Amino acid sequence: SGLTRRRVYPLPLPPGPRSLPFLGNALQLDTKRPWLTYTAWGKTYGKIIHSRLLGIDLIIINSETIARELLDKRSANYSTRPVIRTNEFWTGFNTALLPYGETLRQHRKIFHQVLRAEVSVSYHEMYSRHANELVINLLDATSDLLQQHTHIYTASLIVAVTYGHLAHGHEDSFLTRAHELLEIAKYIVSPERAAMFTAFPFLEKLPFWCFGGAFALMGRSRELCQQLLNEPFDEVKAQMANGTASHSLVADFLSQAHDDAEEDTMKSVALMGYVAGIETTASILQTFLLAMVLYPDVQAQARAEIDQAVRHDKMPCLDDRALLPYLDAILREVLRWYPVGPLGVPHATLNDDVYDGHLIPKGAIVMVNQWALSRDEDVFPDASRFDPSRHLTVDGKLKDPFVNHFAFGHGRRICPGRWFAENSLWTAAAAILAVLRIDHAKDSNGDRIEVKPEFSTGMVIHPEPFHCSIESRNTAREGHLRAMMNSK
Ligand code: HEM
Repeated sequence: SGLTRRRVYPLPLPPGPRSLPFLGNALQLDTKRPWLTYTAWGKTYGKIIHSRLLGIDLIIINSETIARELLDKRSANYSTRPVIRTNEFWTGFNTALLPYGETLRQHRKIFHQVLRAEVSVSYHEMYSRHANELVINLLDATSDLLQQHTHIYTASLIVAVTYGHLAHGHEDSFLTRAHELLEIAKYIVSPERAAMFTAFPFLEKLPFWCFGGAFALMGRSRELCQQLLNEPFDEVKAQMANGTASHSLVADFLSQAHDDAEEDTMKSVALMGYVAGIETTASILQTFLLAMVLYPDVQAQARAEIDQAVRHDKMPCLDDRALLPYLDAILREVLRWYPVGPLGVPHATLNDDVYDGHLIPKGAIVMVNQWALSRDEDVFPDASRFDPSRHLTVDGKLKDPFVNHFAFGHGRRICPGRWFAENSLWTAAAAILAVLRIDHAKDSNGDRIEVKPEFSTGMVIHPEPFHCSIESRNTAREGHLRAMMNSK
């Protein structure tokens, strides 16, 4: 092959918590600086890094072209998942962890029924209602509450679309417990722990109690999973029986013919929407707000586009979308600028494969380094700059649909929630720009507080809290929103 082979020598480890420093060399999953993702003793083949440790092959792909060639075009071979013991407590319902096979096919079939493009868009009124609430909350909030408000937006929207109206106390209790489950999951399924099991498979033979505190949480998470899978679902079922159910994914599903196995799958799908959708969507909204502070020209251009296409006293809605390509380009750029899952979700191979003369063995873990894709200067010149125009043709049309973005993954495991994510993000961003002006905050001396883009680490990253000022730029639209909310 024409590819250059180069030995990768251990680099200094990036800073950050290292509970298992020696594994940093085996499987470096540093999401603070994901561009440093590497494996010591690995070899690079162009934009692929291949390492082998204790019989496990790890392939890291650093190019969108190669990711599409392997994971999209040869999807049949690249669509299973590595088995990781720490994930065991929720493999029963977590679509993202299922191996390729019949159960996954059933999950994805239901996802397709309830969340495909046409169905997702049919919830447009719910997106708008929640986006309007978000705008008012942001207007009345201080910048330390941005994270909280974006979370409330995504969490309450997902619950509303999935289950419709749950009794008030039930919804709060669902949200609190779902939050607890996510926090436990983030702790247990840390990259370091996953790396430990991947690197030392014999650990899987040890009983769970050997691992101390982390695994004490396993029991609690199993209990939470069972409650969250069943309680809201059973409530919608009861509402269906007495004719009070509102439009929702679960109600739509229950109104169609289905068997018990499909019902169990629907319960999983419903909970997965919450697990997979909240952090990702909320984080992207925070990154959007950050970009609006840092790039006022982009914000001004988006506002001008909205004001030209949408009446001065009306809120933009999904019907206006085709008239607002620049807004779409902004959202594509947000996904690229700081990919929310910088290392994606690992795939695994079912059989040996050869790419450009290089063997990718059966059972290899294959990771797409989205961070590297986003910083590929051949594709995105001056990649660290936030520039929506890179996604537009010279005559101002969007080059590629939002849902084809590499941030949603690849092949048969591509994110099935991408239309929901697209609609909820678009509606929120359009509502924010239609009513609000986001700017740098000022300190007590009236000097502007500088903002630097800084992000958390983790499987899903989000911007660290930042200062900004938010004010109304359109009193007609603001008044309209407040009146709508007061009339509820
Ligand atoms: C902007 C927000 C989102 C982003 C960036 C995102 C990204 C991703 C990515 C990268 C994957 C892994 C794809 C792969 O393995 O190649 C994934 C999988 C998945 N996502 Fe999303 N996601 C988002 C929102 C959502 C939402 C709202 C839902 C559900 C309502 C959802 C449900 C899922 C599920 C169930 C999977 C597992 C699919 C499988 O393993 O077959 N996601 N997502």
